[in-house]
Amino acid sequence: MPSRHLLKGFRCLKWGQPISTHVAKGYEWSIKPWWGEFRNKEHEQAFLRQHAPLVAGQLQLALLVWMFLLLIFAIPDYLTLGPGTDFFILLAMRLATSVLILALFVAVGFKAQLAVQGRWISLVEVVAISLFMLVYFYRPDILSWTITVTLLMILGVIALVPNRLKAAVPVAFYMAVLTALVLLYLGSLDESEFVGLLVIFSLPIGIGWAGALRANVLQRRQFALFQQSTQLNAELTREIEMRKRLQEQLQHQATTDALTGLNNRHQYQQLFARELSRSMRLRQPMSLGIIDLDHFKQVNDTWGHSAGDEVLRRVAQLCRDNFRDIDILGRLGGEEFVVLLPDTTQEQAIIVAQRFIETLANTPIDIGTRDIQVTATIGVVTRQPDETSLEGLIKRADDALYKGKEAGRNQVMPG
Ligand SMILES: Nc1nc2c(ncn2[C@@H]2O[C@H](COP(=O)(O)OP(=O)(O)OP(=O)(O)O)[C@@H](O)[C@H]2O)c(=O)[nH]1
Repeated sequence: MPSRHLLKGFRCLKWGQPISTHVAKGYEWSIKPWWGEFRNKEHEQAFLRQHAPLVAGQLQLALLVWMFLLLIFAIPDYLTLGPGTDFFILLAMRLATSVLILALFVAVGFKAQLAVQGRWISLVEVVAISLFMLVYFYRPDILSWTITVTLLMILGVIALVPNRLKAAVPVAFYMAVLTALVLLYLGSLDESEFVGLLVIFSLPIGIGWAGALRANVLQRRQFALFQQSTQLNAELTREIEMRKRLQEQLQHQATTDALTGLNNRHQYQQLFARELSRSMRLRQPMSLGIIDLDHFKQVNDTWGHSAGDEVLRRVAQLCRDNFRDIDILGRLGGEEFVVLLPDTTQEQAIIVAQRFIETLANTPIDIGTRDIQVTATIGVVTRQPDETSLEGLIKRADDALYKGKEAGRNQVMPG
């Protein structure tokens, strides 16, 4: 049965449900409200593992765009600064950052898991951002442009570079504060403008955070729903299989004799009735034999009841081995078995029964401590053309069996 908590968790993960209600209950699949990650570490790892190839692709694209923009701005640098030291310092910064970006690009290509670990991306970002500050030093002429680019970079760090929020948000803050401090240091800002710039920079951080958080939560809810429905399906499949097995067991118990595994009275009566009507309809012969072990009481008395049980099991198996698949075997009770032989004349039935008697008499039965020999008497009858009653048939076979016992046992007696 799917657990109560699982079902509850499943219900609470509906689309559009506020994060807070989902989180408040502390369900297995709950999501951290600020970072949009699963509280459960194993679930988070499973999510990241599954998404790693996709995230790696997105990251590689973001890195390429980043590198392209970084390098393309070397052209305006050159046009403004000319081939002087300032230009080469900025170019060195652009190239060094590009190498770093390229290294991450290649590493992620080899190992997609790096893309979801966060710290490598953050490290490259922190180094690149620190180096980028050189632009403020060497290109004060484009201060407003650079601030705009920084704003976009702050947004990009959170919203465009696929990184975990927990890693991306501190990097964005680092960039905002460092930029404001550099500008304050360079004298481009006074204290109030410094505070104003921090406020302005906090806007893309907030917007990026909110957007990325929403995407994170939606992705994880989808993942959780999928996982839970997979889990539910697996549980249901297991449950169905278990019920099927149970049903088969019950069916087996209801139709077979517990000791010998042969058809029990209820079952063989049904099968016999079907066979009887088929025999009448098609006017085919049909014979029936009752097999009764001789002096079975002595077996019990001499070797014990469990040895007697073992003999009954072995004889049942011998019946299964010796009669045809279409013959229907049952345990009549005690040490008596019954066999119905479809499409079999009296002569054929006597031959078959005789063969069984001989096989049994010549088969030593292992009762654990030793081998013993048992014999049986069989009363055999064949349905008369006008005979329609099963009870009548069994009664006649029983009478024949009785005669066989009287006549000395270990023989086939036709009735
Ligand atoms: N071990 C064992 N014995 C059983 C079972 N059912 C019946 N019996 C025994 O089978 C014996 C049948 O004895 P009787 O009816 O006197 O028949 P018999 O000794 O075989 O003698 P004949 O049939 O006349 O040759 C009894 O001792 C029963 O207790 C069973 O399930 N297990």
